[in-house]
Amino acid sequence: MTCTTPVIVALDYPDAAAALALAAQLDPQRCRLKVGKELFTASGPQVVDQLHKLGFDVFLDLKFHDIPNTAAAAVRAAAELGVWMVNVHASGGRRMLDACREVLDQRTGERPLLTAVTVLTSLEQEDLLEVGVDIEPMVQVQRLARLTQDCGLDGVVCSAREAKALRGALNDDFLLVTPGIRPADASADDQKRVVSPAQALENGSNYLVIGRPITRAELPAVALDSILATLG
Ligand SMILES: O=c1ccn([C@@H]2O[C@H](COP(=O)(O)O)[C@@H](O)[C@H]2O)c(=O)[nH]1
Repeated sequence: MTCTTPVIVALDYPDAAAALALAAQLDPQRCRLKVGKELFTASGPQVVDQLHKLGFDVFLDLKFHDIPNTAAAAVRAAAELGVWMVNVHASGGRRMLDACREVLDQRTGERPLLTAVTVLTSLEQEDLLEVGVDIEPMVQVQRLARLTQDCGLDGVVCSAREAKALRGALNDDFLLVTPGIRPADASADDQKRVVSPAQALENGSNYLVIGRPITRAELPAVALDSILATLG
């Protein structure tokens, strides 16, 4: 069954039981699921298997960032789990990105989409300055997105604030995966470059990654439905 919406729900939970309890309330045709560092570290690959058995596409969001050989081997291991999407950090550089793409090119049969994180949506200009990047997030995102496309990956993770500019500059089929999505009445939490779900789509996002506004809602399935209703 294929998912018909752009929403990816971030399952940021401390154990598999909590993640599976949330997944059981959701419909695999109405959202995909994201397994990140907390859940994967606590529960391992089994949780990915269990989510697959419930019928969900899984985005394995482990943001690999290492020397080319290590990052590529990790991407290969993720592909072997049968995930729908896996990601790395674009700041790992050209040789790391090339190695990760090549390892998937060598696979026969199903391969996951490979995306690269540009600038985390929790960062703003002052944060970049502190780590020696003396430019606006938008400029750094554009630079890393061009590099990612050049290396033949499927897309980038960025804020939907940058989506419009990227859409004009990159190939039409290059995917823009955007966390930092917040409905108008939701708390931004630790996110800085936030955009509403409808605005993100209008800006050209392909996939909206949404965690706490859904997972911390009293009725997560209802929260998802009301977000989907704003998307038209
Ligand atoms: O730049 C990035 C990359 C990844 N994320 C991840 O997305 C979700 C967002 O969760 P919310 O609760 O909706 O804030 C989370 O799992 C992050 O690890 C991101 O936020 N920004």
